[in-house]
Amino acid sequence: MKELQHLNKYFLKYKTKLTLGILITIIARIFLLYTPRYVRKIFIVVENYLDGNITKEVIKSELLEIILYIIGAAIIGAILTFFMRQYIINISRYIEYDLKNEVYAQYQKLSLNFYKKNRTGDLMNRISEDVGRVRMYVGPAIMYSINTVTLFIISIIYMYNEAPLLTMYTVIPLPILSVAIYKLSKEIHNRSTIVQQYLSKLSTYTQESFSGISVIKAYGIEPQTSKSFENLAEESKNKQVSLAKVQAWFFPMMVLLIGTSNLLVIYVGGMQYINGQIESLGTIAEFIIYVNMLTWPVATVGWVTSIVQQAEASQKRINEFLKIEPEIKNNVQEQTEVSGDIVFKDVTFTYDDTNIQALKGISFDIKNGETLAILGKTGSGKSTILDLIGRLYDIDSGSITINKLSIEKHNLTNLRDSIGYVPQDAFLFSDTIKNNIKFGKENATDDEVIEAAKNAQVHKNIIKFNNGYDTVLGERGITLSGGQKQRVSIARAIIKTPKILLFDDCLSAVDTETEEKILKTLNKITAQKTSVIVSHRVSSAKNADKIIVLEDGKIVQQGTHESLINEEGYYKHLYLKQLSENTSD
Ligand SMILES: Nc1ncnc2c1ncn2[C@@H]1O[C@H](COP(=O)(O)OP(=O)(O)OP(=O)(O)O)[C@@H](O)[C@H]1O
Repeated sequence: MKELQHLNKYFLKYKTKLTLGILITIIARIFLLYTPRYVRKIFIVVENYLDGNITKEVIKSELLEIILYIIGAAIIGAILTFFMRQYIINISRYIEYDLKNEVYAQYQKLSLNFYKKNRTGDLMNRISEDVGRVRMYVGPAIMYSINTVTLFIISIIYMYNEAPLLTMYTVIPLPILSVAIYKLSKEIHNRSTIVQQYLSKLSTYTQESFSGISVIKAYGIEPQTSKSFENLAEESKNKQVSLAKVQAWFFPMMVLLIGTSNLLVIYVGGMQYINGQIESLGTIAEFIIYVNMLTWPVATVGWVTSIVQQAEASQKRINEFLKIEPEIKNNVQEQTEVSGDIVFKDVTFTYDDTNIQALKGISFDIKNGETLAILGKTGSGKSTILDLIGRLYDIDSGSITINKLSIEKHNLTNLRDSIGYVPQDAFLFSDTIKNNIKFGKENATDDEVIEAAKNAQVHKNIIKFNNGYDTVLGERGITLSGGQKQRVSIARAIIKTPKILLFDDCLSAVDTETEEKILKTLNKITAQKTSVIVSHRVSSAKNADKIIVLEDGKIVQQGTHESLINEEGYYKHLYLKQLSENTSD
């Protein structure tokens, strides 16, 4: 239960509702327990009439009175039961909501490295399945426990006062029922976890085959994918059948144990009646109702125990993850000024998951308003430099300063707000084009969106779609071409009017003519801003104030376009190659 203490703060938050819920639960049970006592009274009245102690008129009025009491108690009990669920189950939903938000907020805080170490499926599970299991503890488990305890205590007191020996015989099978249900619930849980795993395997496989349907069709491998699906579905079915086998024991076992208790009540009660140890047959009827009333709550003891164990395990996973400190922390609360003076001094950086040293003693500086172009072979460390400017990772050694202030001493939110980043793989959300662009500036007007799209040379493409800027992208929406995606992604970065613009090879999928046009407008936009352009093309780099060429994490050449084309090396080689390609085009 130690792990579940994390939820105490939520119980405190909803303490008024929770206390009311518990009170209502107790009162509801008290009302429900009136029925068996009145049933006994009915027997006593009938017996009195049969013995000639009361007249027909008296029995009629007494029976009517008792029946009205039973109906009244049942109605009040039912109304209170409704409110009991309203309070306690609703609280469990509030707490589930709070906990989901807490987990999600932690996800947002964690650094990129965390996401590399954890699989998306596991992260999703924590927010859906684990939180769901914890909710079962907060709601049903607590509700049924109060229910059982109240019902048990009150009815045992009533029963014991009525017939102590009969009470003992009646309750003997109940603990057996509890233990049996506990064992069964555990087995059901184990098997349903396996079923869940197979279901998620099946849905991941299906989702992947749908996303990759064009590859599957192009390679003509539909029969193989169908076969793999069939195998997975077959295994999933077998697990479901094995779960159903255990579940099928649940009700027969309940019926068997209720039956045994009823038999014991009738046999022992009957013997006691014959021996004159109990006065009325009504006691036997009352006890039979108690047995049936107690069976379900007692069965839930086993069920609740297994729910609490599962919730404890889930909360343990949640707690472990909530304790993780983000690797990249905001060390400064006050606002810091971010302009575009960026200096890298002897920067070394290693990706700790792959142990690849991506940057080895990199030094360069960019003045405010300047443009730096980074070229180099694939894997030479270009994108890593951009990630370090946005402080997505902290460096091993050396220093990065922005505005003469070390990057770690900048307010992280400020820093990232001041950066417009266009990644290598443009990622667009399944939303309208307009909202995808507005992602860069939430309160942007339609005119600003259009202006940004025009500057990114994508406006003309967008207005050709039937729904223009309201065209929905992604799943069940239209798919943009690679070059269109890159340009929407550029529009998203420039609408923000950031101080620093980072372009990561984001013109690779557009033709050289469009590239030229985009670069022209970007030149105007970036005139007052610091920009870093990573590219494989000389055409993207040639207008930059400074160009660096990377190889295996080191700077091997630096200068301007003019100086570099006159110097032997990668840049000149690339320039001549691309020049000849363009002329042959
Ligand atoms: N997220 C990461 N985790 C671990 N290693 C990485 C990661 N990103 C890059 N690397 C490694 O770091 C090195 C530099 O990668 P980087 O992406 O900076 O190169 P790049 O010059 O941008 O390449 P490209 O031109 O192909 O985009 C590569 O060897 C790469 O395998």
